[in-house]
Amino acid sequence: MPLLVLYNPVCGDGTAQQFFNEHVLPLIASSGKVPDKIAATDRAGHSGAIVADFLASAKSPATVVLGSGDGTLHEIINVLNSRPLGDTSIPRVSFSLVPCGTANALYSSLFPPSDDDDPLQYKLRSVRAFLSPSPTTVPLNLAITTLSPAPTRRTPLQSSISVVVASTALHASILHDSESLRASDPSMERFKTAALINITLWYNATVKLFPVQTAGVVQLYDPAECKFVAHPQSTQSDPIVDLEGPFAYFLSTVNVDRLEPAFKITPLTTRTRGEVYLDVVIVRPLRDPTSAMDSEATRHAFAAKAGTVLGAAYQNGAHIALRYAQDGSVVSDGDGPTVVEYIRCGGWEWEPDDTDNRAHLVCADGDILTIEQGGKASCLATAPKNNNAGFAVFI
Ligand SMILES: Nc1ncnc2c1ncn2[C@@H]1O[C@H](COP(=O)(O)OP(=O)(O)OP(=O)(O)O)[C@@H](O)[C@H]1O
Repeated sequence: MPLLVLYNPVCGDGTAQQFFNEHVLPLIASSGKVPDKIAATDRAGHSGAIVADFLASAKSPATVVLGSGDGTLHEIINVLNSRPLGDTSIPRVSFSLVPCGTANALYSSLFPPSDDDDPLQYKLRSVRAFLSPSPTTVPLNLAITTLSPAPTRRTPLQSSISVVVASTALHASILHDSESLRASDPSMERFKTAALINITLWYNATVKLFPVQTAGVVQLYDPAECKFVAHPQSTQSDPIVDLEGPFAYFLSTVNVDRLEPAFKITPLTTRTRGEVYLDVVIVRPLRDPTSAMDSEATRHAFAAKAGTVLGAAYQNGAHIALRYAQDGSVVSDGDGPTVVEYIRCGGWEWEPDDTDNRAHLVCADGDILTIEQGGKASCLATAPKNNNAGFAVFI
């Protein structure tokens, strides 16, 4: 099978080239495999062109050993889905991932880290899986986000394909602002800095949730039962759920249970073959029994609770069981309303209030898109058509 080795020399702490020269290339060579091409990206957006050109000449399923973070993988998948490769559909691309990025959400979800890991060997697990005598891959599902304009406008639809996350509200605002902090702070701390800037904001929008195809309904996590159950508003005959804002947090994932090694935001996402869904974490501040109305004071008071939710996501995903006590405090027991609505669905639609500019931001794997005035965003989960199409990762 054609083999491309590709890395992004500027991702993460900028050590991908050294890591490939010292570890990845010697390991591949020791297996007897010879890459057809070894390349480094030389600009943003370059990775997609390199892989597309490689596939156009290979004309068959290919393996890409990729040293990057999630953003470079996102770029490749989006370019491959937007470029016709001759008359044939894109052959399957199987990635052997080397986590050289900042957050490496997909890698750390597929290879959950443990304290006993040797850091060097941990980074080589997907390469070793590819080189093993009987390699195993897991197909990647995709979340396709489409931005549509106001019904009266003729602007073309804009879309972006995620393999990790599609979000609005606080997460999209954090990613929007953290990008401008990247030059001064390349570490994950920049996400926390951006979170502090945005945590008091609420986002006005209306949302529709669409059913998981195999279940026929939208599902809601019930912490008392420790499982997903049918959402009370979703039945087989009328499965779509409508939600009113304001929202503090609205984030969906595909393929991953975490966005950083320790930040398990959708902790129950598993890579079960054949199941196609988005796990969505929603925080609506007016579920708090003490948030009677949206005011500056209520938002500031609620910011500490939003912080508690995000902090609990770092405690092995404990946020999905948090509830409100009668006095509005956030607790991990009792039978008050859950702070988080943890949803499993086939897709969602987000229609921002026209007057709320920040609610128009959408994040797709770190790419920031802006919904036009009067427009909306919709996101749908999809799976590869068959074993010869789409994308997979060696695990
Ligand atoms: N040679 C290059 N020079 C400048 N930018 C590049 C180059 N190659 C790729 N890029 C850009 O670098 C960006 C960041 O890459 P990537 O997302 O893989 O790493 P990261 O942000 O450090 O990690 P993560 O996404 O896991 O947090 C990508 O959006 C890509 O467009």
